[in-house]
Amino acid sequence: MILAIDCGNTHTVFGTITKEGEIQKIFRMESSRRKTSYEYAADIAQICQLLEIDLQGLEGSILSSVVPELTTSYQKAMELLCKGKCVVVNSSSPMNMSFAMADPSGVAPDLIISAVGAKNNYPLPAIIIDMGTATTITVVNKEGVFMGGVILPGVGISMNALAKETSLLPSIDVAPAKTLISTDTVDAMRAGIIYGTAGSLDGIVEHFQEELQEEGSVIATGGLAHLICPYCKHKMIVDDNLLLKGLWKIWQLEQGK
Ligand SMILES: Nc1ncnc2c1ncn2[C@@H]1O[C@H](COP(=O)(O)OP(=O)(O)OP(=O)(O)O)[C@@H](O)[C@H]1O
Ligand SMILES: CC(C)(CO)[C@@H](O)C(=O)NCCC(=O)O
Ligand SMILES: [K+]
Repeated sequence: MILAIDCGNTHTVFGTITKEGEIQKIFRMESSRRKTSYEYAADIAQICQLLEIDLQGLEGSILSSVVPELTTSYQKAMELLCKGKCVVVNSSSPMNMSFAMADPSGVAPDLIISAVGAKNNYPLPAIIIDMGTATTITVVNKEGVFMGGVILPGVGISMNALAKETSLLPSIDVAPAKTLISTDTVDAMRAGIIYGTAGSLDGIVEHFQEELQEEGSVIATGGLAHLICPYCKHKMIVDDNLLLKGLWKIWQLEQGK
């Protein structure tokens, strides 16, 4: 059993994965920049106790982080908690994937692990949508090369900016609107963000497919994928665990498997 860790700008996702590659227990923590490695260790230990995860019995852990301030804290926390090593993913990690860019060292690890997850679980080419703090859309071509992609403001960022920069618009949560052409303000905001996001995803996917000259697999992940994807015109596979799957693959390759 290992613990796979995906540290994003707002939340960090933890998942236990068995020797057979089965993802079992998942929990999320806030990606707080103020905590020390000891505080993180204490939090992780407490949650693991609650979920009956045997930290001492872990073979090791693997971490992808897009928050440099947190990378060492999580790594140290994991090393305090379990005997096995904590592998940190970067563009030189073994992944059986090549990059279109001459210097891939600037490619963020979350983009790498979602691409590895897609390459190992879905037919290529793959277009990968990750709706987190930012929304990213990444392409892996037919030959399995990481091509790059686009970065957009995340749904949460857009909604917060809208409420912050206007006097009359309230802060709301993203939820389905009652109607498309809305007669009340909150519903109009909801319809706007949902149809707007779905439309922008469809638009970029279409441009990518034209460039790839085929449809490929379109895979969406991140908490809001279930909410947004039903409003998209393109067929999308929603896979909540795509990044954990990528982490598992890299862990196996690290072990020479
Ligand atoms: N129901 C909701 N209403 C409003 N905003 C939401 C809702 N669910 C998620 N969000 C926002 O959408 C964004 C994406 O959410 P999600 O929880 O999937 O990503 P995250 O784990 O926070 O992202 P990251 O991986 O970058 O840390 C976040 O900014 C979050 O605040
Ligand atoms: C776009 C995000 C924030 C999405 O999590 C992440 O992939 C990132 O921080 N990318 C930056 C790539 C770089 O390191 O320049
Ligand atoms: K920044």
